[in-house]
Amino acid sequence: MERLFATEKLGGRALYKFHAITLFVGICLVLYYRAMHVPAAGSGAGRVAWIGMLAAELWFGLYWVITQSVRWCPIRRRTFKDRLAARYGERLPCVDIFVCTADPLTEPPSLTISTVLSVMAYNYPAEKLSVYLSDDGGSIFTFYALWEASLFAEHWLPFCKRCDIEPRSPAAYFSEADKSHDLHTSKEHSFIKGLYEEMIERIASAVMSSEIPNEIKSKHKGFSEWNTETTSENHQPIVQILIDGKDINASDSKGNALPTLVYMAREKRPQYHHNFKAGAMNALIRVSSVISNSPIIMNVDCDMYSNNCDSIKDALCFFLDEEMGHKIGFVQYPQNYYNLTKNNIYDNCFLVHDIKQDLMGMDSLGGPLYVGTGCFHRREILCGRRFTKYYKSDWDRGTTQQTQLCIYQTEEKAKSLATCTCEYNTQWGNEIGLKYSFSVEDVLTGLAIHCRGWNSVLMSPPRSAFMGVGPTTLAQTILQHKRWSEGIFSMFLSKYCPFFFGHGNISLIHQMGYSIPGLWAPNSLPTLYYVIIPSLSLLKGIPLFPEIMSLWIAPFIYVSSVKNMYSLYEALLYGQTLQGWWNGQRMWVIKRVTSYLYGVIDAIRNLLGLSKMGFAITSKVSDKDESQRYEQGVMEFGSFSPEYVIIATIALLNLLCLLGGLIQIVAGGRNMFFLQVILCGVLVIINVPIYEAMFLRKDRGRIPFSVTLASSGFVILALLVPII
Ligand SMILES: O=c1ccn([C@@H]2O[C@H](COP(=O)(O)OP(=O)(O)O[C@H]3O[C@H](CO)[C@@H](O)[C@H](O)[C@H]3O)[C@@H](O)[C@H]2O)c(=O)[nH]1
Ligand SMILES: [Mn+2]
Repeated sequence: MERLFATEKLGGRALYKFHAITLFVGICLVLYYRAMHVPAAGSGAGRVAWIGMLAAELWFGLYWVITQSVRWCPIRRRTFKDRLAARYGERLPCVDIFVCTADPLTEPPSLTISTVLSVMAYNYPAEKLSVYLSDDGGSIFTFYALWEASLFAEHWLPFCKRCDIEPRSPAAYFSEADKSHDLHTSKEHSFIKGLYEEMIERIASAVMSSEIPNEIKSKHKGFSEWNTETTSENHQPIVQILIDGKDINASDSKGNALPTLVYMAREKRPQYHHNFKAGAMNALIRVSSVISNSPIIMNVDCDMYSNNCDSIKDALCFFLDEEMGHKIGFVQYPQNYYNLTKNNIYDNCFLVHDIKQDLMGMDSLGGPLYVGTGCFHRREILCGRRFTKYYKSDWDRGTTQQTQLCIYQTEEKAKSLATCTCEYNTQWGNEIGLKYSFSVEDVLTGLAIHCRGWNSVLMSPPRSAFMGVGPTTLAQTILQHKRWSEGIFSMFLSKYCPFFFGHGNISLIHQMGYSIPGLWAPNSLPTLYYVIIPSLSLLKGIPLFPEIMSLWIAPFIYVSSVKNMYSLYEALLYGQTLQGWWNGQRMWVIKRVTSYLYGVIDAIRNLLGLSKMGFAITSKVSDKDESQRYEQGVMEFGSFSPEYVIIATIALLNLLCLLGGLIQIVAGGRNMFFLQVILCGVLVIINVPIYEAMFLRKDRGRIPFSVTLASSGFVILALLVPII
């Protein structure tokens, strides 16, 4: 039988492998030189600093070896949707879609409903689709917006399907249409656009006045769930079925069926821990089990709209494949962002290309990570099922289920599954559902699924399946990477360390793949060392690299230049600009000395029980000034923060060391400092935007004087540190 999907190896591997082997030799030579040339004790020649360099380079070398696991054999998947349609036709399985939102201020309801509408409009039989919104903010405005969306859907879905438009998020679609200045828009287009804008207007004015008109409230029983006492931290469970797909009266303006649409705000009480997004997802799994109980579950974050209306069918090509399908636990789509800029100021390209590349590499090792959004799971597997050879899916689940309950009874039953106590004394959050205990619930859950014997696949269609909002300020970027690196490193230090937990369950090379993000955080320490100590030693006249005439300088130059040239080559290959790549290098340093450093510290504090895990939501809104600077590629600082002090200290220190070092070299004519001057010089050039933000800029996003002052203090302290 013809397969439903194909697997291709990525080209250019021979060249890559050759380059990697030469790099490996280079790294070994560097380490050999370091180990053989440690200055004698008491010579005042920087023995300790030298050993530190050895340790840092040893770490970089080992980490580089780990990263090769995903570079060796990346693969790409292709699907055959026509075969799927021919073979399964009417027998396609039901699909449940979960959207998570948590805070109406950082995640505005209008953004959330655009995502909801985009997934309701999938090119898939509406009667087989159910969409659930989990609102951890428990906000009446989010509920109101969703209710508005349920009415707008009656016009939006037939419009999408008849005109076959993309993307199917109204916000994204209309803004793209506006940009392309298409004057030949149809009457229907203008009509729908009018409806959409009026709806957004009504939602905005309700949010602005923080009140929903009584006349609207009287139109749906759901509004009565809120009273003056309701807060986001303290309320009863709320489940409202806004569209019941089983009801024959539920149809759009053209008489076609509509997907089921459900609002859920699980119960919140101050005395019960809610386990953040994982808790919300688990509540959704239970609530949906009494409403639609579909065998396939897909989840997205509220800011990730569907950009490709065929994603469900693409994913099903894997699950329904006769030969391999029964082994596949989940299908992950890579993340993509619509607010990328060409100058890549916060290295959002890292989020797209680098992570996608790692995922493609892991695909051939047993499967990509679960990254928390844009992922299709089998319900049974999320509920803890192990892989066996005899596993067979029951795709008719959900479709044939004839519930005798009326809507009211279903809602009551669902509410009882969304209470704080219903997980008490159960395996939820452990063996069942998404796993709790780390802020990276996604990675941990994916690892557990792999360890239960399942594979996963990465599907990366030419037209991105999902588009989200990437961070647009430095603070957001630092925060996001802090949460990730802290979460994954905490996991690495726990019993879920891929090397222990995965031992005997997944291959060693797959374990290595998991350790790449797992060890992001500790990279901060050798990086900090490398951006401070060689520069300080330059100033103090202590050489830490081979001199220019020595042959030993060759491996150092080879490793650093080839590594960077290759990364530039890859960046250009993915359509980045030279400037964009350079900005990415700056963020590489900044992330390591701030986010990852905080990640290490917090992970260790967690380990010692000194602090509790948190989940800081990244904001999806920024003010006009900020977004303008983001578009122009100007870095955003603005207020005092310890992270900025670290960044500014390193920038100032390197500037000082470079100047001081150069003066001494010119005066003394020494030639042992070639590489130190280069390293320090590169750091200074890379930090030019930081100096600008400190001394030249006048806008609100500049580095405040307090940061400059504090960092000057730290520079003076650093200069006092003796290099021994
Ligand atoms: O208590 C909470 C906190 C967050 N969320 C939702 O979780 C999602 C992700 O939060 P966000 O602040 O946007 O984090 P990101 O850094 O963008 O998220 C990435 O990293 C997370 C793990 O750290 C994954 O869960 C996400 O899927 C992945 O996109 C959002 O939809 C939130 O609404 C909740 O539902 N409840
Ligand atoms: Mn997000």
